[in-house]
Amino acid sequence: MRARFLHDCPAPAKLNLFLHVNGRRADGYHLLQTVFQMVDHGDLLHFDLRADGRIRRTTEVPGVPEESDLIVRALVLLQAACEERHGHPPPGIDVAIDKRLPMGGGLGGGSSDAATALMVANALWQAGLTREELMALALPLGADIPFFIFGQTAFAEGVGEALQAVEAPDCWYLVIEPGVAVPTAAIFCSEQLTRDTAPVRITDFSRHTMKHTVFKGFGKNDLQAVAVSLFPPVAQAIDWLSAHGDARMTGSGACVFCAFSSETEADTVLQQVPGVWKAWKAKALMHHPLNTVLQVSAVIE
Ligand SMILES: C[C@](O)(CO)[C@H](O)COP(=O)(O)OP(=O)(O)OC[C@H]1O[C@@H](n2ccc(N)nc2=O)[C@H](O)[C@@H]1O
Ligand SMILES: Nc1ncnc2c1ncn2[C@@H]1O[C@H](COP(=O)(O)OP(=O)(O)OP(=O)(O)O)[C@@H](O)[C@H]1O
Repeated sequence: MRARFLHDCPAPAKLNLFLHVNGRRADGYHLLQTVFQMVDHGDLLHFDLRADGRIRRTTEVPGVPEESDLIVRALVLLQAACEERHGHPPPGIDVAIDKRLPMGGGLGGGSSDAATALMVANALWQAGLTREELMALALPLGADIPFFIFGQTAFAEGVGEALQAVEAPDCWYLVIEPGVAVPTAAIFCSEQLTRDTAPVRITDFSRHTMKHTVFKGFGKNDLQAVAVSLFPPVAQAIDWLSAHGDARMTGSGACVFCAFSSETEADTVLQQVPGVWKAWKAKALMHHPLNTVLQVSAVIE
């Protein structure tokens, strides 16, 4: 029997362990190299099928109208693809969100929500799209969405769509939210941005990280200098966290992270974070936690 709901579906945050800008395409998008690392902290989504074919977000998200929510836009695309494939439209769906990830945080919250929605609806609707088909469907909505659907730690190139699985240290991360929202486009538009970092190879990353139990010392985040100059709270968080290790920014900011080899070490530093900032610890995830949820629910069906 077809399942009619799936609750408590994780949409984890990602960290960009390093992020190099290697060039710019003719359409203005930037060519990047990065390693995407999922962590066990994120949003939680709840899905219920509807009889009437409508796609609704049932939770208010401040600053994001329902029709522009990446979840809703992604599901509208999948609904059309499903109808084209099967000759009839799938049912509608209600999506509720427990939003934990800050917007404009560089943690990929909106992208992760959209990826989780696509993977869950693909299962609930029995739409039958492959992982690769879902990734291609999602790319026009956001450069980070294909990674979450790919579902494992990845070395990414292009605008983030050329993905290869890679191993990264099995460590803990402390993340500070500096309390500002950084608009990604503003960072990429900046004249200060350097766009000529020499390409690295995936084997350079692997060789480097094999020597360490925590992530540190490989590459840099080319977007950080611009974000730091435009958003002083980002600079303050990096300065503070740098006393405890190789602190850097994720994505286009604003969040800042540092790796630790144990939960205890991460806790020790977490307790010292100044009260003006929200901060949390999280463990590196090698695989998307939704994979387990979908496998278990398939068994229950
Ligand atoms: C910086 C990263 O977070 C790294 O993971 C992502 O590449 C950004 O991904 P995202 O937030 O999904 O961003 P998108 O919604 O795709 O793009 C927002 C804007 O950032 C700029 N942009 C984004 C990605 C990219 N490779 N080059 C760009 O120039 C474009 O002006 C684009 O209009
Ligand atoms: N479900 C959603 N959750 C959060 N933001 C959304 C959502 N849908 C659309 N958005 C829009 O996307 C913008 C970016 O949000 P997101 O949380 O992905 O930022 P981010 O962490 O900086 O992402 P990235 O690392 O990909 O740059 C928000 O400012 C918001 O306008």
